[in-house]
Amino acid sequence: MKKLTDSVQCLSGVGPKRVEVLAKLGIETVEDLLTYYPFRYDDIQTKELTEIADQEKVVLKGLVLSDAVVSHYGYRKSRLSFRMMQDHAVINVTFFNQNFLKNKINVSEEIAVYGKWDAKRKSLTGMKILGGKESEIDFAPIYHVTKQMRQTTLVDLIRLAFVEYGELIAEWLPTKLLKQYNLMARRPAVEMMHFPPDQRMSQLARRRLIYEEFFEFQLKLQQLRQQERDVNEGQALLYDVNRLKNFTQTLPFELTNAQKKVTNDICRDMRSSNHMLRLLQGDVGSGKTVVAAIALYATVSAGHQGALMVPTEILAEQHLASLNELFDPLEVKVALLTGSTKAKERRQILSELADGRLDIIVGTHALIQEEVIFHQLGLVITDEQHRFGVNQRKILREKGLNPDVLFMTATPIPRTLAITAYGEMDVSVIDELPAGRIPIETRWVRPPQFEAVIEWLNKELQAGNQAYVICPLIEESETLDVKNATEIYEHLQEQYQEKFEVGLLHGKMKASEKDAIMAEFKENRCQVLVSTTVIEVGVNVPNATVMIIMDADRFGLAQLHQLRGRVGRGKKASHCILVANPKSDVGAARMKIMTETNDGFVLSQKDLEMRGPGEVFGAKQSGLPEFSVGDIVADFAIMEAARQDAAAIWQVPDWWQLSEYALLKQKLFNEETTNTWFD
Ligand SMILES: Nc1ncnc2c1ncn2[C@@H]1O[C@H](COP(=O)(O)OP(=O)(O)OP(=O)(O)O)[C@@H](O)[C@H]1O
Repeated sequence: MKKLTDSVQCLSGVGPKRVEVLAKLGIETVEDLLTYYPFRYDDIQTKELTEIADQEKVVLKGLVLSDAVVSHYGYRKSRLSFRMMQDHAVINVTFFNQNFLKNKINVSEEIAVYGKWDAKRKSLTGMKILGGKESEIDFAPIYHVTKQMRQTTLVDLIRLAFVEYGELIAEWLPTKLLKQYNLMARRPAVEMMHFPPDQRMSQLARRRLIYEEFFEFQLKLQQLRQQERDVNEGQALLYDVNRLKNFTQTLPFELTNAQKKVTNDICRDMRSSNHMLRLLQGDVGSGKTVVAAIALYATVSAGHQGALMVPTEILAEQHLASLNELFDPLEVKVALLTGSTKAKERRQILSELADGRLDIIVGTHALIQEEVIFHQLGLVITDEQHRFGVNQRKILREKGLNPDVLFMTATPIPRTLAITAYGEMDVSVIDELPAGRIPIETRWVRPPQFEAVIEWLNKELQAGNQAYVICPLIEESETLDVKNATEIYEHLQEQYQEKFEVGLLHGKMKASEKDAIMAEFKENRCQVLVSTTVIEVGVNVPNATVMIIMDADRFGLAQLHQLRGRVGRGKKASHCILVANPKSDVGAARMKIMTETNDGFVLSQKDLEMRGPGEVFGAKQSGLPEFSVGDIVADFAIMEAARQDAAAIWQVPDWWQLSEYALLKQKLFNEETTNTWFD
């Protein structure tokens, strides 16, 4: 019996060689072949000459005015030219190395030529002469192919697959949804992707297949979410409400409404026996740390331990300091564990963690080492979580009995990406800054103006403010990095001799040196801190009001925004100066946008549009799935619809037992696929 999972070898004319060539394209089964969709279509409808843009690929139709003349040049190269007339205009047509076309060109006959238009010369560089079945010519699908597999061969194979296996392509979307969105059925959609008579049909087919692809993805996300909730019963953290209230009253400020709301979300999750899986998003400086502190405090008051994992040692130190400031040390015992923790101290910490004497541990990757054993881990918080691999996060979670999990990110993630990358999580957003913050003023200057900036900075420093000067990370050479920062450091030291202290911080320094410099800066014993991007995330020194970023065009928007977010954290007016001489328009556009908005969500949306999804997360391995037809940015509306539909289905108790979802059930549960998105 034929199956779509049959090897392509089952198709007539496909021998071992072809199998090999197809495998290179990722095509092994007939189904792979049928769903190997074109990545674009050549729309080669004829057009009026005046509508055609320079270098556009078009079809010109007209009368041949002259015989073709062939001339040879170079080594085995030839040029074939003739004149034709379209709309009373005379056009020169040239074909290179296709002199065999000569006898297809006959004076006074109609001809249709596909080629590239040169508007200035009014000439066409021909690519092919069209004839035969019009429908196939006007709208041609284009596939990614290799040298060993030409477009036409591939199309022939797909046609063959369609003839022999087409009837096995089955519908699986619920009828209700097909009707609701007026979607093409599956079989014709697959057919119309490969053999569309016109653009409209290919668009309808694409729409159906994008929906299908996104819907399947969202169904799986929802399934995962359901599993998190039901199968893995979490532990109810019965914290002491009164103690928690007292604690929030001792904070040095009142929580913003947004902070109150997300704190409530988190506390509700923790109290319930459902397992918490929540993403906390907040723009830079919106006050996530205190929310994390409240959640940790609640955990401890419920008799459990909490862990806070952050990407850098500096950040870990800082969080430790903040927590110690907020908590009464007699009541809550917090410790720090990083790669630089000394062996003796480390042993002590590990034993206290294991027997429950320690309440909270703050640290870096060091937390996920095997020897780290908790007495009763109730809550895991990871900060800047996209910097940790999925596995690393998982290891930490597995150190407890399904502890609640809170992810915090200061990179606002556009909704477009959030529902794709974190669709299985609940999301809380802090969309308000603490009262009294003055928006940071951002200016963009060219490098020659740097000296003027230094003079201006002098005044700022005299007024008692502090400044960061950031030098970019030059990937190819860490040494060059350091040199860059060192040069600026020396220059500034010379400028501010005896007036102000200048400090230097870079990735090559020992952790203890870094800590010492950071401490000096925090305590205002040093007024200017020259640094590579080690300080990028999370550093909190409210007295710093100036952020100068050198070669700012080397950074992405998300990163620039993070850096800028190191100032404007207190009640004083702050400034960000971007020093850059961008070499590209995109670089210049980035600088301009930075001067126009302080809103992290707007910026990350722009970053997404300008640099693509991977970049928003600052790492190539963003955990975003790849889709074969849909584009998560351009087709966002479809993703959103698919998400709602998938969520609605998972809301129906035991939906898989209903007849209307029989096909869906089969599709979702009967597949042998391993779920590559989530492991
Ligand atoms: N409700 C509030 N009112 C006044 N100040 C606050 C409030 N919440 C937090 N802050 C202060 O705002 C500053 C920034 O807070 P925090 O470091 O928690 O921000 P964040 O969201 O972690 O930012 P980033 O992601 O940029 O590190 C801190 O100095 C903190 O004490």
